[in-house]
Amino acid sequence: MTAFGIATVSLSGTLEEKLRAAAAAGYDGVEIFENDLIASPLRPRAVRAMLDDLGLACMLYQPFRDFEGMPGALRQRAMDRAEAKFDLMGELGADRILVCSNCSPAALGERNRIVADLHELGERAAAHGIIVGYEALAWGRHIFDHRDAWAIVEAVDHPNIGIILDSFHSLSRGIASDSIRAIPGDKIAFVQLADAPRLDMDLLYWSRHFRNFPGQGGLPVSDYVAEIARTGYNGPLSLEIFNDRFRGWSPDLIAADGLRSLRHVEDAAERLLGRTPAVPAPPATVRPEFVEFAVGAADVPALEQMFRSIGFARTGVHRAKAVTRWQAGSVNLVINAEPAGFGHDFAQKHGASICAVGLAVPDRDAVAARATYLGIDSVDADEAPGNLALPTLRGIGGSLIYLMNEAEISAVWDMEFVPGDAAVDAEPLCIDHLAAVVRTDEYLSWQLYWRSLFGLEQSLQSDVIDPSGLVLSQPLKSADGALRVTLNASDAAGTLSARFVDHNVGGGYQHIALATGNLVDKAARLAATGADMLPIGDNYYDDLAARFGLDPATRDQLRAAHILYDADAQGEYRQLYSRAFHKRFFFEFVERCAYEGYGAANAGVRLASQERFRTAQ
Ligand SMILES: O=C(O)c1ccc(O)c(O)c1
Ligand SMILES: [Mg+2]
Repeated sequence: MTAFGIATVSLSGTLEEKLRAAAAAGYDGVEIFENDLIASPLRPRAVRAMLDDLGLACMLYQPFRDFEGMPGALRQRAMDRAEAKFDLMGELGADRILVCSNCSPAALGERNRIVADLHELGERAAAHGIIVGYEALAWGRHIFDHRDAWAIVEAVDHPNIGIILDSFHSLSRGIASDSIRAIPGDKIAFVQLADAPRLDMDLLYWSRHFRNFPGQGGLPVSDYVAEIARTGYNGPLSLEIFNDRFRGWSPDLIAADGLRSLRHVEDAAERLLGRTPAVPAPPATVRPEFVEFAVGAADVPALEQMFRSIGFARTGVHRAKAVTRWQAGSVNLVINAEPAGFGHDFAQKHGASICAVGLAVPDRDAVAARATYLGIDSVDADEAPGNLALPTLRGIGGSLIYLMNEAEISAVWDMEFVPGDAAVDAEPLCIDHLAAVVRTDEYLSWQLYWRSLFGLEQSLQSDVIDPSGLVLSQPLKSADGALRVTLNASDAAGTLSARFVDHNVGGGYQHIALATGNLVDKAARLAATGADMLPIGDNYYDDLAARFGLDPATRDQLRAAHILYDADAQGEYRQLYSRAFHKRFFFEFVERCAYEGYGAANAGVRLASQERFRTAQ
């Protein structure tokens, strides 16, 4: 079993709080980041005692900076500094130290000097029973590539000197991970893992502010881990994250996410190596089967009226509960107006809102087992609504995810519901995506949740301009596109996203996008049934015609129907929004023709239009 660690720099709080959070989350050990120790009132021996109490190993002491290749008297200073740290490590009970490649302008790049310095350091370390790991910082002055660091460590050829691999430094520079095959596993002194969003910026700034957990960013960390596993390395995998958000968020939540991320990345690496881990893989397919709304009884008529106006019929009435089933095409919506139980509590807490999503998978028990492995909470069956014995997971903002086997779906509906009215709108309609809004602090958490459990893939994040501030929008989708989720988050208090989180008392699903084969036709039917749609101003259509060279008739048709339009290299996208229900959730209708995005180019116009209803009744 691989030991998992986390560097104290990854977590917020005092050193004690960081250690407690790491222990509570279940890590095997920590890397003590020197600044955390220096700032702590605890002496090294007291830290050692605390680690012992918490059952945490001290896996690494770090960083030791600006060591190799120092000229003149600075060389001796560097050796003296190292001796002081070796003594400290004795008290701390740490047997491994990270020496990062020199960034000092004074550093000499002369290879023989670097090799000789590290050799001498190895001798000194040996006298203390310490292993030194040499790490190439991506912005090191002379050494900034793990291949060069390895060439040096190989030349040093000292049993107490190894290499430290840090995925950020290697992957941020685009160094091919198969270069790790040149390194024997027993010369890898330690492994640090970090992911990061793909941003085109200075490496040091990117590293110090934007690192995140594997499965939250866009670097190929699983391949990196797989290559390390090939070498035979059997030491710890440890997270080292410098992230502005992590520094300001709960260390317990961050620590728990980190462990989920390590489990996820190790599992993914095993699969890349063709091994079969005991934990089930992410499901081969996943798609939304239903969306459940929790409302108080007083809101039911208005919500039913909204559902009818957008083409849904009440096709089922629950056999025992104040719960109804609404259908249009293959889409199922459920209204839960029970006077007690989960739906009731949810509506009390969050107001009228989406309280659950039912997802169809080939093997629900396999997904539930994977969720358990990833530390994702399940809900006891007796807490869950209905008497369905379906695995139920805790999801966004306390909402639930029901897992259903594809094979059992119709039986579940028949068992629970008495058939009601016939469906009215016979068109093929399906759920295109679920759009959630989450707190910015939880934005990365939710990405990890969906990616690690369901294997969703990340597309490019968009910056969306709401009239009141910036909104980040991260799309995720399953391999076949059948499940698409967008996560939105905003720090600016006045944006629609931020107001949603306020009114909803936490994150939740803000809108459901329904895909139709012909949006112009759908718009005509929506107009006929009196659906309350979001108007879009004329300026948008003039620009659209100019940008895409639309003929006047097409432009006028889109304008009359308030349809937004976008196109990418693959295809076209049309969008139409409903007004919100009680200023809360709303629907989007889309026509997706081979197009891969979500109309990000239109989001600013849509949000500006929604903003105009902010104070309107
Ligand atoms: O940003 C740094 O200086 C720094 C220090 C130590 C590390 O292990 C690292 O990866 C980066
Ligand atoms: Mg590092």
